[in-house]
Parts: sequence; C-alpha cells; structure tokens
Amino acid sequence: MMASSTPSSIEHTMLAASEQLQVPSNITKFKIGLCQLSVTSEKNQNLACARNSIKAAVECGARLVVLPEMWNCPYSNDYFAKFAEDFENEDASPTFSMLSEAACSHGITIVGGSVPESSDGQLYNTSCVFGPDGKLKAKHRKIHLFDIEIPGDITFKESDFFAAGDNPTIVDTDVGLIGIGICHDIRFPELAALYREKGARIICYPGAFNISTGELLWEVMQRARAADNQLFVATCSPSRDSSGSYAIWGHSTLVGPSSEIIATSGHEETVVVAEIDYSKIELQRKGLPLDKQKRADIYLS
Ligand SMILES: O=C(O)CCC(=O)C(=O)O
Repeated sequence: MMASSTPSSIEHTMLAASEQLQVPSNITKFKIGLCQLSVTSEKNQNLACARNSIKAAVECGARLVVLPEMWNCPYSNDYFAKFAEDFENEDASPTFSMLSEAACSHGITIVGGSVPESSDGQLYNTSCVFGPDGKLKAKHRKIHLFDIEIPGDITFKESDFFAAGDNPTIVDTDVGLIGIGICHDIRFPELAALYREKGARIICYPGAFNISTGELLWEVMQRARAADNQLFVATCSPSRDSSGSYAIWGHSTLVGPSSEIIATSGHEETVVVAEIDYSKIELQRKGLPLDKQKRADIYLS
C-alpha cells in the first residue's frame, strides 16, 4: 500500500454549455484512494474485496475513493449479462447497496469504478458516484466502447455486448467537481477538454487497459489529458489475473496538473493513497495560461 486531506454537496449535474459550477472554496487538499482490486468469478467475493479495500483507503486518510473498471465481474463476455444489475431497482442491486453503505458509513465520496448495468433490455458499462450521505450523485455510461482489431495482437469488440452512453458526466462532490470517463473514454481529448471547460479539477477514469495497449499508452494518455487540461487525472484498474482471458495492465495512477506522476502502482492488488492539492492547478495555469494562449479561432473553423 502506498500512503503518503477536506469537503458541499449539490446534486449530480449535467452542465449546460454556458454553466460552470464553482469548486467549494474550503477544499484545497485531500487524499484520494485508488483501489486496484483483484477480480474473480465470484461476485460476493469481489464485493467483499472492494469493501475491504475502500476501508483500507479510508484508514490511510482517503476522502475520495476510486474503484476500477469492471470490478464486480470478470472482463469477459461470458459474465457481463450474468453479473449485470439494474440500478433503478436499488434493493435488488448488491453492488449499489455496498457502495452506498460504504460511502455513508465512512463519510466519503466514491467513484464506483464500473460494473455491467442492465436497463431497458440493454447492457451498459456504468460508473456510479456516491456522496458521503450514501446517495447516488451521478451515473456515467461508457461513451466510447472499446472495439479494436490489430491482426496478430488484439481483437476485442465491446460493442458486441454493451450499448454506448450518450452523456458526459461531471459531478459536483464534496471534494470539488469531478469529470468521469471509463477506460477507452481517455483516448478522446475532446471529452477531457469539455470537463475542464466546465470546471472539473479532477478527471477520474476507472479503466482496464490490457497489456497490448497498456504498456505504450496507459501512462501517456493520463499524462496527456492532465497536461492538456492542467488538472488532476486519476485512474484505477483491476489487478492482473494471468489466468484470465483478458490480461490487464494495472498501474493505477494519480497524475498532477503539470503531468507529473504523483503516485502509481504495478499490476498487483494494492491501494494507492496520495494527496491532491488544488493549489497546484492555479500555479500551473497562472504560469502557463493555456486557456488564454489557445487559438480556438484557428482550430474550430
Ligand atoms: O483504449 C485502449 O487501448 C484500451 C481500452 C480498454 O481496454 C477499454 O476501454 O476497456
């Protein structure tokens, strides 16, 4: 475990183009916990493991905890439908109940990674965000599905199992405004730029990059999104299961607004706890005012 910490609450907000919410002025520094979880084919075991890991992060001072993409379910088509839950029916959703209870009993914000969601006959790859009162604040359905075919390397077609979400998600939490993306969403700079424009100071990307694209790109993508937008990027992955059909890259990471890696991990099960200090954003944006230097008149024509 890496160990190296302060929160208002508003409802989940899909901001209109002209709106920008303000980060509560009392928040300057707090700790984030990234729970890199081992995922099995036993849902109850995955829930228990996640619950323990959240507790461990809180014991290290985390006030915001992030879980991985697909943490209650193996990343395989054989499991998605079987493990899917309908969040509208909260009482019948053990994943929803556990996350809500954990957020409430610890008084923290949880970006609940992602799990398969069933809704209206469709499956979605969905991330739920809970506030310290245990209430659901936001639900992000993965927008960019991971369809890839590189001969001799990797073939995967997420759109065979999931429908894509249609909405960006920015949520006002007790630790400030957070933009949410899931894994492949990180490859699209436009989404991150939208979140920055709306006032996000952190973008959380639960992810499950694989060993084919992960080694070259996982860190690069995180650092690029942080550098482009001068904000914090937090990623959280499952740990690697070498026996599984999808070899996961791991390396859950916190990147700061100058693109510096603040904390990271290998591919094993762990909890990364590190400090987010919002004053670093102001410093970086003041010294290098990209928003003033940019020439939207040129690129958008
Ligand atoms: O974009 C990539 O290379 C990996 C994305 C991925 O693994 C996912 O979206 O699940």
